Amino acid sequence: MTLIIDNVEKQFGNHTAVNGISVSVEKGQMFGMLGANGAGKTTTFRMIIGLLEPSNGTVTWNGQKLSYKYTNLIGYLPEERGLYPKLTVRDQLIYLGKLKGMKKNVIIDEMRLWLERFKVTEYETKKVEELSKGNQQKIQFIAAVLHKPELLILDEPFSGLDPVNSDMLKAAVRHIQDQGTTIVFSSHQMNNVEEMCEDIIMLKRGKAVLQGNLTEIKRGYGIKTVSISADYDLSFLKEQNQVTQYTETKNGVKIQVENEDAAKEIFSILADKGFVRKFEVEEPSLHDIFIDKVGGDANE
Ligand SMILES: Nc1ncnc2c1ncn2[C@@H]1O[C@H](COP(=O)(O)OP(=O)(O)OP(=O)(O)O)[C@@H](O)[C@H]1O
Repeated sequence: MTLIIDNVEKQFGNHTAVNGISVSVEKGQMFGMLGANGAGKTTTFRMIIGLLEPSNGTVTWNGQKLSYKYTNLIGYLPEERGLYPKLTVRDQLIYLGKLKGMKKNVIIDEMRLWLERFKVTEYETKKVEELSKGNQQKIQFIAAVLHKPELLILDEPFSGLDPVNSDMLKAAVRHIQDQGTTIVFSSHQMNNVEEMCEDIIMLKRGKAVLQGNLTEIKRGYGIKTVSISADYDLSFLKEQNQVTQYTETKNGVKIQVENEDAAKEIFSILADKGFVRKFEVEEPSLHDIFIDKVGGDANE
């Protein structure tokens, strides 16, 4: 089973929110969708689950067009969180589970497993409005996965969570992936994407600016960071043509160069000058790549 987004476009009036993106996600894969605010992530999600019609192109799951209303194949955690504040957690989940065609006793069994996993069993009979924002988010996540969907779409699942809850949710998402669910999620927290996804797409104003396997993207990316420490003054590196960025650190310097050849050249210059204590070439972080690719859009 595969999710295929084929040359999809979405226009709102004159504004093109999504501009010809194509993505294929294999069964059981965890796929990351990145982009600055307004880049088109939520619009793409809404097209995947059939809440919005593409202006052009198609989205299919296992060869079929999806419709959120009529299918229990999909689980969706929307960006705008919305539970009924006056309902208890239990009644809320029973209501939402029934909409997905589940029987009440199955809903209650599944709900209790999840409440235990999230260490919030005492909330079963509490009203949603009595829960903290982070705990409401856990309940909304449970609502999205209670019926064991084949395809799970998570729009900013980690936003607003403290590190403990964030780790708990990550473990839950991995658990669901281990059971064969295909997961697509968006996040502004690059470390989460780095930790969890093999493949990504990075959107800028509705267009894909980067796409593919994350390890390959990093390896082939035109930036290398080099950490250096030596027994002599390294400030001359600022003037070297190969060095595009120079920062002094506690233990030496960190420079950026464009590729491995440039790193080799710097190494031989340093070796000629004297003893090099440390010379470590690192792949760029996804954070560095995001800033490089999406740049000023991230602040819009
Ligand atoms: N219903 C709509 N009508 C008009 N314009 C819309 C509508 N929905 C989204 N847009 C516009 O489409 C663009 C993409 O929005 P979208 O919500 O998909 O971005 P996003 O990447 O999810 O952003 P964020 O990270 O802030 O959630 C934005 O310019 C937004 O203003």
